[in-house]
Amino acid sequence: MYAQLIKSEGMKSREEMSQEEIAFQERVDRGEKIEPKEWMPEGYRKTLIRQIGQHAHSEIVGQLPEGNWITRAPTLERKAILLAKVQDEAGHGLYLYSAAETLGVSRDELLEKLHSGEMKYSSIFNYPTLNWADMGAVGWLVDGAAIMNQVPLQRTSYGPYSRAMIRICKEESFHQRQGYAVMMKMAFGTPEQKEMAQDALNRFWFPALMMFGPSDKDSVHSAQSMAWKIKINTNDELRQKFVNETVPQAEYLGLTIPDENLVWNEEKQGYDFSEPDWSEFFEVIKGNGPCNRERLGARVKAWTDGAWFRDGLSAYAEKAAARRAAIVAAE
Ligand SMILES: CC(C)(COP(=O)(O)OP(=O)(O)OC[C@H]1O[C@@H](n2cnc3c(N)ncnc32)[C@H](O)[C@@H]1OP(=O)(O)O)[C@@H](O)C(=O)NCCC(=O)NCCSC(=O)Cc1ccccc1
Repeated sequence: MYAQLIKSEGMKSREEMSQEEIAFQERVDRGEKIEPKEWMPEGYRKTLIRQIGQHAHSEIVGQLPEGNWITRAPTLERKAILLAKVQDEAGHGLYLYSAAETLGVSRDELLEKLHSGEMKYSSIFNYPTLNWADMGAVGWLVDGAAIMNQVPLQRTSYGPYSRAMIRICKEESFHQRQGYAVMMKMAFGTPEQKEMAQDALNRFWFPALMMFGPSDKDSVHSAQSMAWKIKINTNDELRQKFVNETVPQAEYLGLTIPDENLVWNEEKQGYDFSEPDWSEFFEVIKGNGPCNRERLGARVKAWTDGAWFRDGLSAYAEKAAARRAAIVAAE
């Protein structure tokens, strides 16, 4: 186990495991995929439902900050690209809800838990998108961080999740590039445009670093999730990788990362950087970020407003089933 990681609650040593649990762990250790109908420890199932469910919620809530700019995109081309990107995020959410459903939870249950605040979604989507440069920063940094986290998840031990990640990562990488393309346009544009790009970077840098989760010494789930290969890397490992890859991209744009302590460390072959403000992070995930209420309010409203449509679909499905049953009975 990584020196920094704390023991997850309920995590068993090999001596404490049942024969079934040992056999399961050995399958995971060999790199075998676990499939829906196979035996799995209850904790493994619950952890997957939590992580995949929260991931799905993030994709769905994550449409809101960018959806906000579709009607105000500066050109028709940018509008079409942004529309396609936001639509992709909806697809990712639905894909991930389906993966979660294979674990015996219904989509309605997951949504109920999102709406009641019992389940989380990524902290990043509780920050506002104030101007067009933010669309660049979201694509570049938010999708960039999402990919850094999700590429290793293609090798996660649960089959449906790992397969979902393969397609999602392909699309996320297009999203990251479109964000960087917006940043290039802004950073190489007029002085005012460059200023907007710098301002967006200033506001999104630390929230993007928070996407990887708390530091390893505070990450309650990492030890168990890594043993089960639900997670492949620690939060700090991925954050470091993200910083190492993103700094040269900012340099190319001629923008400054808003961190006075950012410096290349020859010995570790990576950058030293300031920790995000963890008290802000914990406030945001408790529901007290700048846009938490607005985001959740928008989701609950969409769910309530859509009730008539869901009712209509169910009524149609029931009538169709009754008609089919009547035809079978008459034959
Ligand atoms: C790394 C982590 C997020 C957290 O590690 P874990 O081992 O699970 O937890 P750990 O013990 O380290 O933390 C303790 C507690 O803190 C919670 N927490 C931690 N960090 C956050 C956070 N940032 N935000 C909110 N909560 C967070 C955590 O749930 C736990 O609380 P709980 O006990 O559940 O109540 C992991 O779940 C993961 O890899 N998930 C899959 C990837 C995924 O979900 N990606 C989403 C972005 S997708 C995207 O952006 C695409 C897109 C782009 C653009 C536009 C639209 C869409």
